Amino acid sequence: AGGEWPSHGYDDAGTRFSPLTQITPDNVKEMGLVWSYDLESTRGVEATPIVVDGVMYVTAPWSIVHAVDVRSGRNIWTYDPGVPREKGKDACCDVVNRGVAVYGGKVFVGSLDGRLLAIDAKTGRKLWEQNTLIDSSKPYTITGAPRVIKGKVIIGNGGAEYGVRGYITAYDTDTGRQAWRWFTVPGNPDQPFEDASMAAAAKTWDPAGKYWEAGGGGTVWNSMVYDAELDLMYIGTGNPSPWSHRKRSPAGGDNLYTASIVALKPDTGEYVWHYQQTPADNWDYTSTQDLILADIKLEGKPRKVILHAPKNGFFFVIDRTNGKFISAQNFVPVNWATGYDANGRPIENPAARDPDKPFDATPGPFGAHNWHSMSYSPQTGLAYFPAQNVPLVLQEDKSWAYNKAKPGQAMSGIGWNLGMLVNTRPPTSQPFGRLIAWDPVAQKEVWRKEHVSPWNGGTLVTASNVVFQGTADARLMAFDARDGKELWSAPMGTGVIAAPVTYEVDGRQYVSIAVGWGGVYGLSARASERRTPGTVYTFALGGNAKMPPFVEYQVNNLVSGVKYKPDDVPEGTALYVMNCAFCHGVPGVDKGGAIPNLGYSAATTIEHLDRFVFEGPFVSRGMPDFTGKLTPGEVEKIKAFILGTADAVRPKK
Ligand SMILES: O=C(O)c1cc(C(=O)O)c2c(n1)C(=O)C(=O)c1cc(C(=O)O)[nH]c1-2
Ligand SMILES: [Ca+2]
Repeated sequence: AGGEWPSHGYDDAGTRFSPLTQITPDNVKEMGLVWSYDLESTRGVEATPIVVDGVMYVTAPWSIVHAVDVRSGRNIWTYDPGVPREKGKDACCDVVNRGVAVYGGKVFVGSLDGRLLAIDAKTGRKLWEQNTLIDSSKPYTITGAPRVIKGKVIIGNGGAEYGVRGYITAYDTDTGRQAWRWFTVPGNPDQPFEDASMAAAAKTWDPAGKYWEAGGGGTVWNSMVYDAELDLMYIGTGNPSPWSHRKRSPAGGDNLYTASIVALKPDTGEYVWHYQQTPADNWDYTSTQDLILADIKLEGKPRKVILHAPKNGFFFVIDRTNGKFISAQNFVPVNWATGYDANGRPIENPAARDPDKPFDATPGPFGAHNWHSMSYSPQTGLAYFPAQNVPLVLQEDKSWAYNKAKPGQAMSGIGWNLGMLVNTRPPTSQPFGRLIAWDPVAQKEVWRKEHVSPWNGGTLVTASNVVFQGTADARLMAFDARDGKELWSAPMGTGVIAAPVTYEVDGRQYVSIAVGWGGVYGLSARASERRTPGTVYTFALGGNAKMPPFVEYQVNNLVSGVKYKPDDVPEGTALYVMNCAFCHGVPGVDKGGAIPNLGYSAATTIEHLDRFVFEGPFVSRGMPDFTGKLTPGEVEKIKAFILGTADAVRPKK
């Protein structure tokens, strides 16, 4: 009855709708801090805290689990699975973790290096551990929260920007023994298929593309929900690998089951149905965004549906009994498709796949909505989620061939393997970030709140009609769920990307949020001047604890005073874009988020850049070692680009 926050999406349906009503639109302004808890981290914090029996289980970057007494905010135990920091290079989008599952006295966490661990909820001692990877030499990660369904703990993985094959696996919660595994895309068609669903999927891929070499993708890195009545579990699958459709499946084909919602039997992992939202994806339009199961009335009839706002910019209503498409409507401006036909296929804009021209994709690969949690209130009938535009230009990389590990080519030193080039010219669309309240019956926006930048946190909605959301510009905010009226806000120590939770202990309703700027956008960009280490803040009515001190970004000058050859800049640009830009951003243009912007480095750092690039001191913090991937001569050219760009943006005296 709302006393706990028992699972990732609050309930099996993933609604993030709390029945608690102590905090209301009228009194929410009386909320104050009760306690804060230091997660001792500097990278993105994406966890939804789980609260069971007066204890909060929350994860920090590098898959570290903290157990916290919710009455006092004091540490009970901390468990560090000891992820080798070199593994950071295999995480496309920061060394994040979205949280744990708690069941039967055990805490389950997926570690960034692909293990699933069961920890004793009382003592913090490890009970069992399983390597979930089919091949530990492949750049798989786990960033998502596991989910327990009928005594099995289920976990997928990430890695489709690098070239891996997606799957999910179920393990017995007591013993850790594997119960089943379902692959999302077919393997090598010369080998026997694992099951009938793989044989069917293989018909939608062109073997001439040797898709199994780059893995095929379809990683299940975020959403899982469960309908006990239908006894079906639902997952969202990720983008295909590589991104370029022409490269992975030259003769065409939808490439099942990528960018899809799939229904499985939770006892066996048997495939039941799928609905593919982005057939033949070419833009990293994953469907791993939060799925929510809702019972709504359509044309007067009660329907069991799935609500979903995936990266591709359309809000979907799907019949969850059979996977049939009901409706889709764009929730942001979209240019890759004009809509969906009656069969649930997108009506595409041909320019979106032009192999010869750059395409200003809206949404871009960051998605119109990424992993940031959505909530749904059966009372208002509205879904609440952060929508955005992060401008990016995509262009097919004609020279791409799988695993051509040549610096400066599409296989970058950071291991990305896209078959696509990014920002071959500057994007023209405008960035934005907003909170949207969406009516899935009418398929239209009911209210919105514009935020200062993209990459805002997930949402929670309560039975007293309060929506809570953290923002990129470092606030926790409350809105009236009915009309979006802004009710309250509190400053946070840094940009917020995770979702808040609420629970009741000893008759008092609390709201907690885990804060730490990062994730894929937050690596290089920022929307606030604060960069306080990862922290959990807990609020309640009448709370009067003092906020811990906030930490600001250091203000550095643009780098100067290091010699370089201007002739090296063009080649250095290409090398920088392939190897450095994704984490470090554009020197002197971006300001640096969770990771420093090199345009503001000390002169000695850039002068001796090779010392940081080859077996450098930051490998222990997740910086890749580029030995064998870049040559010293190439590092000189990268230096020229950093210094040349700093010179170009430096205000003239
Ligand atoms: O294709 C994949 O396997 C995969 C994995 C992940 C991940 O595990 O975090 C992300 C993405 N893709 C992705 O496309 C994406 O935009 C993204 C953002 C984030 C994040 O945590 O901020 N992760 C991921
Ligand atoms: Ca992806």
